[in-house]
Amino acid sequence: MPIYLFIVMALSGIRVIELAGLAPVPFCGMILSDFGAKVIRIDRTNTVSSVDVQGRGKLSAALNLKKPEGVAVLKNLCLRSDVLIEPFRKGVMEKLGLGPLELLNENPRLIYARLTGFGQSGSYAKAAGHDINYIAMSGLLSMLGRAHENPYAPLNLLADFAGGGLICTMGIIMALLERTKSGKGQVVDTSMVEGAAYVGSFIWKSQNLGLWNNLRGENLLDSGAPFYETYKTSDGKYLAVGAIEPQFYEELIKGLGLDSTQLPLQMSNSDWPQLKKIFADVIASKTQEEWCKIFDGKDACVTPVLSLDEAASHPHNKERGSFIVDSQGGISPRPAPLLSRTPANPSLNSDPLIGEHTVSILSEFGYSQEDIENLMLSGVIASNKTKSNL
Ligand SMILES: CCCCCCCCCCCC[C@H](C)C(=O)SCCNC(=O)CCNC(=O)[C@H](O)C(C)(C)COP(=O)(O)OP(=O)(O)OC[C@H]1O[C@@H](n2cnc3c(N)ncnc32)[C@H](O)[C@@H]1OP(=O)(O)O
Repeated sequence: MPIYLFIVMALSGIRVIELAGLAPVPFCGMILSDFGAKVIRIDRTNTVSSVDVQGRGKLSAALNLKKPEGVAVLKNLCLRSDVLIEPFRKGVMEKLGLGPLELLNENPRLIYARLTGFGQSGSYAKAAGHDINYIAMSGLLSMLGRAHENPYAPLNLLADFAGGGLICTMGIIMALLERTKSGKGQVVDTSMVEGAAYVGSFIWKSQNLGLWNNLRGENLLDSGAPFYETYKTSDGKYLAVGAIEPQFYEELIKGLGLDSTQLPLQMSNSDWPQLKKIFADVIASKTQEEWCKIFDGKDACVTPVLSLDEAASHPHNKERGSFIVDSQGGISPRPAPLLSRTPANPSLNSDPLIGEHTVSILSEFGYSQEDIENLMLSGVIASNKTKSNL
C-alpha cells in the first residue's frame, strides 16, 4: 500500500486567492505558499506567459475579470477562501464590483489584502509608480548613496519586497491570527512607501545619536566610514568590512597587518578618507581567498562579497541548506525563517503555466463540466494543459 506523507506546515489549510501582479504581490503569495497555504493565482485569459518568477507552489486559474461572469467566478472563489491579495491601482477592484465592501459582506472571514505604492488614501493613491518612487517618497532614498553622488536605489529590494511583499504578508498573518479570536476578516492596506519607511524606523529613531550628522555617504553606515565599507581585492573581487566596535576594529587592523598606534583614531571622522585609502591599498595586495584565510575564524567582521552562485556554494550556507535547487536546476533561497516543528516545505516543481489549473480549481469549487465548458467557450476562463501533456 502506498504511503502518503502529508507535511503539516504553519499555514496548511489556508486558502489564498492572489490576483496576478508585478513583483511585490507575487512575493507575498510565494511566502504564503512556501509555508503551506494553497495559493491560487488568478491570471488574465489573454496572456500567454507569466512574468511571475515567484510562482513557486502556486496554482494558476485564468479568468477574465472584464466579464461579469468572470467577476462572479472570483466572488465564488473568495466565498470559500481565507485571503485575497490584490495588486492594482486604487479603485480598480471597486470598479470591477470586487471591492472589500462586497467581498467582506459575502464572506466576513475574508482577509482582504491590498498592496499598493501609496496606500488606499491620500492624493497620490491613484498614481502609477515603482519601487524607486516609493522609497523616494519614504525619505529613505535620500540617505542612500555614496558621497557627492546622486541617491542610489538598492535594486527593488526596499519597497517591493521588504516594505511591500513582506509587510503585506505580516499583515495577513496578523489578521489570520486575530481572526482566530474574533472570527472576522479585515482589510490590510499596505502602502510600500509606509512599509519601506517602517522597515527604516531605525534611521528615524537614531537621528539624535549623531549617526547621520554628515552629508550622504560620509557617515558611519552609509559608506563614509573606512571600517564599514567594501574593498577591492587583487583578483578583482571584493571584501565587506563591518568592524564597528573597538575590539572588532582592532582585529581588523591586526589582520590587515597594520599598527593602530600608527593610524588615525578609528572615530576621527575627518581622517576617514585617509584611513580608507590605507585600507584600500592594503586590501588590494591580496586575493579575496587569501584575505578569507586570514579573517575566517577571527572576530574582525570581514567577509567575502559573494556572487549569487558563490553564496549558494559557500560552506556555511551549504551546511545550513540555505539554498534549494528546484526540479529545473534553478537555485533559490530556502524560505526563511526556519520553524523548528513546522518548517516551510517549498515546492520544487516548475512554476505554473497561465491557466494550468483553471479546470481543476473550478471543479473543486463545485462547477460542473458543462459549466466549465460554457465559461471556456464564452472566453470567461482559459485553460493551459501544455505542461501536463508534455
Ligand atoms: C519590456 C518589458 C518587460 C517586462 C518584464 C517584467 C520584469 C519584471 C520587472 C519587475 C519590476 C518591478 C518594479 C520595479 C516594481 O516596482 S513593481 C511595483 C509596481 N507598483 C505596484 O504594484 C503598486 C500597485 N499597482 C499599481 O500602482 C498599478 O497596478 C501599476 C503597477 C502602476 C500598473 O498600472 P496599470 O497597468 O495601469 O494597472 P492598474 O491600474 O492596476 O489596472 C489593472 C487593469 O487590469 C485589469 N485586470 C486585472 N486582472 C485582470 C484579469 N484577470 N482579467 C481582465 N482584466 C484584468 C483591471 O481590471 C485593470 O483594468 P482597468 O481598470 O485599467 O481597465
